[in-house]
Amino acid sequence: MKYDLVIIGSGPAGHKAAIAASKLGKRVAIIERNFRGMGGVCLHKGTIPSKTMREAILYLTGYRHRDVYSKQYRKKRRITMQDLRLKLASVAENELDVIHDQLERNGVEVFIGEARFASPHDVEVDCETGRKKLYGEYILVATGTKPSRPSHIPFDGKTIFDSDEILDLQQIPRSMIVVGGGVIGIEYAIMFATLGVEVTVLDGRERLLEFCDQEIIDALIHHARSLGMVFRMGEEVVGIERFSDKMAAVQTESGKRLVADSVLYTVGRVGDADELNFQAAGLEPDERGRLWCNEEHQTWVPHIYGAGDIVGFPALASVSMEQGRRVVCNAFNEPFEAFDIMPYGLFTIPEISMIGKTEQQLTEEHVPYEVGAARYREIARGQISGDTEGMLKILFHRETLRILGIHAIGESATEIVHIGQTVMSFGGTIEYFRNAVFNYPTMAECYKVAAFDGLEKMSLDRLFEEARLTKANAEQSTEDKSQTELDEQETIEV
Ligand SMILES: Cc1cc2nc3c(=O)[nH]c(=O)nc-3n(C[C@H](O)[C@H](O)[C@H](O)COP(=O)(O)OP(=O)(O)OC[C@H]3O[C@@H](n4cnc5c(N)ncnc54)[C@H](O)[C@@H]3O)c2cc1C
Ligand SMILES: NC(=O)c1ccc[n+]([C@@H]2O[C@H](COP(=O)([O-])OP(=O)(O)OC[C@H]3O[C@@H](n4cnc5c(N)ncnc54)[C@H](O)[C@@H]3O)[C@@H](O)[C@H]2O)c1
Repeated sequence: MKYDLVIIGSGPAGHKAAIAASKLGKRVAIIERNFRGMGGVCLHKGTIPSKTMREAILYLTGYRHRDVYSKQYRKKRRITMQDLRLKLASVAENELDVIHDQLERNGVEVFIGEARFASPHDVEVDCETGRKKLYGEYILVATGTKPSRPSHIPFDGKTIFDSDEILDLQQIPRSMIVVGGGVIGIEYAIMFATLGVEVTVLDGRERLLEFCDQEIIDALIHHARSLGMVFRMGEEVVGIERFSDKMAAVQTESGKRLVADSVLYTVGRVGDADELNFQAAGLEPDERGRLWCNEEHQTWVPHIYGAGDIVGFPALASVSMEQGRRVVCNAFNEPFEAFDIMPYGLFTIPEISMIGKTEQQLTEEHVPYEVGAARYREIARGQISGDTEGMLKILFHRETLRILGIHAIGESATEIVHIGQTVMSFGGTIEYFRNAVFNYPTMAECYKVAAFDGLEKMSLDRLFEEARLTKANAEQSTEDKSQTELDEQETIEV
């Protein structure tokens, strides 16, 4: 069974690589543990279910309409976990159909079973029909990650659970401690707080989501606190104890003990590499199960590539897909072109999105920048859709006026960031947003309002500079004049 490309794992990286390679006329095999698991963590445990659940929460709590009707407005009074799961199965089912159809149409051969390396070119699969050995000219490891589950944490899937298990909870708890305020922890924490759960977030770091713009995170924390959420930062969790099916206590290194109905433990993810028998391929994962690879996604063994979460940062579905395409282009000598800036979308409530540098990074790098900001409350669409708390800011270079970063929080932030991404990718300046006409009323209008704000600051700055120069010139000529008078005086005296 000889293939041009054998792919292990059918998440975004593996799936997109398979399609890309088959479009080049290559013979491709993709291996996935189980048939219903096609689409990977992304489709079954991560991106898609969490975002579907978030949408259900926004709908059932009437979150988007609270400003229009009243703060007490709710589509449904008693929301259950069953309600939140209602759409998960149908969304996954439809996506699964799309993936199967695409693979079939493109002639990709699918093998269902656990894969392991037998040699650098051979991968064994334990299929229902027996063990198969696939030879790959090239091999792509795209096996993703699984939640980190240290042995001292007494997970039971009911009171103490990880981010995979949260989807299967039987009841919405009254209170929840979220250990780990990373992206996963914060997204789920705010979802449950929106449902009325008392949520406490614990994180060992001093600042939440450090890679985001601080002002945006401050706005998020402000909103989260209004929901009753508590943040305990700089707290290392050292242990968790379970008393019954309904109570657990979290112990911090500083000596605190916090008690709640439930604990979501989400302190990061580790590479799903245990079963792969990397040694047979001449590879070795790092201590977090991740696979090292170079910029072209080649491992130490040049015909074996790694893509998606197994290679680590940034561990996003969006980027994983692109990495899959890159692998195929590199292996089969096709040109690969891509923009090197990528957006981040955090599906918190309200959502956050960003591209480019933050104010903190620009300050650290001594880049002269200015900020143009727009508040959703000034935008007609913000009022119409009931989001008056959101904001968008454009960071741009003071001299070249080039866009350096876009940061947004609020309704549609993850969508509108792409407008800024396009302008930024093509080296545009903030003047583009002043000069362009946008549909009205839309959230995109934020760009125009922010551009006016930023350019207004620049013109004030220019006025100040002109005034400063005029004053300096005036002082200089007075000085020159007095000097001339002094010189004349001296000449007369001589
Ligand atoms: C809760 C959560 C929310 C997320 N939200 C977002 C989001 O909003 N936006 C975003 O961009 N990203 C998000 N992510 C990240 C995103 O899900 C991942 O970046 C993405 O799934 C990684 O894709 P991947 O191709 O590496 O493979 P994965 O999706 O991780 O899938 C890997 C597949 O490989 C299979 N596999 C593993 N080992 C073997 C083996 N030995 N044999 C056969 N098959 C094997 C697994 O069964 C799995 O199906 C989220 C993640 C989580 C956990
Ligand atoms: N919207 C999105 O794009 C999205 C959503 C979810 C997940 N993801 C991806 O999934 C990846 C994994 O996310 P994650 O949140 O699991 O990991 P993470 O590494 O981002 O966050 C883990 C957090 O846990 C904290 N922590 C670790 N040990 C601790 C301890 N003992 N006590 C207290 N705090 C502790 C860390 O300080 C960190 O803030 C992310 O890198 C992200 O790219 C993306």
